[in-house]
Amino acid sequence: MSEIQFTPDQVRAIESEANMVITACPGSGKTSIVVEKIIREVEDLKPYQGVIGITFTVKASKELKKRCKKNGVETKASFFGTIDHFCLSEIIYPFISRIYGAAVIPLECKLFNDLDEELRAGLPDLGAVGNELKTEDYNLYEPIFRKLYTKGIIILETLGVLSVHVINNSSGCKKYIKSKYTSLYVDEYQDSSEPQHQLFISLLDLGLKAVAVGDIQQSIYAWRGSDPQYIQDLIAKPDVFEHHIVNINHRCHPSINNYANRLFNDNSVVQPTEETRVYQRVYTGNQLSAVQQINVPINKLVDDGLASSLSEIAILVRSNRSLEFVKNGLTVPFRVYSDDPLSSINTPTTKILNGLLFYYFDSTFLANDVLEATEQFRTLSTMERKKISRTIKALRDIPQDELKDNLIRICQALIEIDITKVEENALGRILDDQIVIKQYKPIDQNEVQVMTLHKSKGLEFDVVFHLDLYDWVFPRREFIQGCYDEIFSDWDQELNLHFVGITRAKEYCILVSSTRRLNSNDEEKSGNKSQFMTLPGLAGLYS
Ligand SMILES: Nc1ncnc2c1ncn2[C@@H]1O[C@H](COP(=O)(O)OP(=O)(O)OP(=O)(O)O)[C@@H](O)[C@H]1O
Repeated sequence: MSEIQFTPDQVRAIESEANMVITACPGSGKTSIVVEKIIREVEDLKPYQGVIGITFTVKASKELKKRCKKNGVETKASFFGTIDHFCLSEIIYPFISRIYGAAVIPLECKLFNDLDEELRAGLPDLGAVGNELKTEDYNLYEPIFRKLYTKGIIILETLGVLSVHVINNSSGCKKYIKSKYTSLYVDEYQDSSEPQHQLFISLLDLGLKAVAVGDIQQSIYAWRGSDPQYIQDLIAKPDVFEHHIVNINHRCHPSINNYANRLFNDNSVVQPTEETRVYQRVYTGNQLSAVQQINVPINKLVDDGLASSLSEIAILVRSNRSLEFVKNGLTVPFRVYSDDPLSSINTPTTKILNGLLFYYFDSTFLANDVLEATEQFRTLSTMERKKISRTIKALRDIPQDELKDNLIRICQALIEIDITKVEENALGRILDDQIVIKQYKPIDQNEVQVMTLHKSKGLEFDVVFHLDLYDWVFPRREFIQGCYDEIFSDWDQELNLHFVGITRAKEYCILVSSTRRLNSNDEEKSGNKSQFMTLPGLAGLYS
């Protein structure tokens, strides 16, 4: 049993066995609801059965799995992972041969950008934002998908459309999914793409109970093909889906919650509170000076016991460029979550190297986690799994100064792909940079956590410093010669992102701007406050 005293709304969502959409505000315990539903459901399942738990990130799926297994619960044959992982390991690898014929060589999943020019022929640039495929595109490109398949290649960006085609056309796949899984839980549904939405519907049509969880106001990935319309489509079918609304924010101090809600609605009702814990601070100087000045309140927050440790303080920024100001200006110990050189290359080799680095530096990371990542790119027999598991475990005995060559050797043994010079250089840059290496180690209580707003999704901290709140920067404004109107590039999605940032704070939220601002050409401009700070409904809700 959980220690949480669930609210009546939460209890209704937990106890109903219907298909449902749960829309929940930040901090309303949607993960807690999903965990409780899964725990109750798996109890009655046979050992070969389970549920499907889909999350947005690998980090979130580990968290979900861990919480479901708490108190010795046996999750049986359940699947916990990202949608890409599910498509590959449960649909494409085992069943695409039923549609395309037996594969002559082992299948490998590759990013579009890693394909040679000739293999990309006839396809749109799938590596570019805005070119995401929809299920209706399948027929047009099927001959190319088949040709690539004969060469052992599946393109990562096509996993959704391929999976929908396989599940709808392979009776073997349908039978397998139906006999193994009883339910499907999808988190962060507001960030689903069209193929992911169609896959959800296909699984529902097979008879699985379907549960979608999300928050339209936390939709922050529309720029790469996600669309909050898909969760709205589910809500619009009350005959199929019960709609449960869970809207008590258990995380944020009422004053933070009041401020966040007024971003969208000038008249939203404010909860009574004796204290205002949202602050707007305009520091003197540019972004770097602002960071230098916030060292003082950070130390004071810990000294005064307002944050339980430095790691309970987060500094959130709009862009990777701003991370540099933070790195150069902070004197308190900190850890930056940035796109490290390996992640930005994003190939099978770099994904495995990433997993191996986590395994080496973080004792809570399991060899099985690296094994699961390997299986995204290769099918493994039971014997191969055992051998690979031993190879991974041997990594922890290797001294740090011998790490690079050994990581390369093990990575090649796992996925049987030679490392490129670019990948090797990126690995070298990580191992030479103490700030980047920290990302692979467990959280240190004595370090402030620094990251972009996008990376803060799903996390919570005692105190949040939200930087970059300047006119022109956040929300981004278009510069049009001779035009003096304020034209914003993507007001709605950026407001959602601002909302996500503010609602990461449990106790205090400090919104930061400064009198000067360095632009992308390093020219110093005057720093005016962001339009987000001067919205009409916010008056009186901050100090
Ligand atoms: N009924 C409850 N009473 C008290 N605390 C609760 C209750 N339900 C959940 N919580 C707590 O509230 C916090 C937020 O929960 P959780 O992270 O599950 O929210 P979420 O909806 O997934 O948040 P977000 O969408 O903002 O990431 C957690 O610390 C959780 O333990």
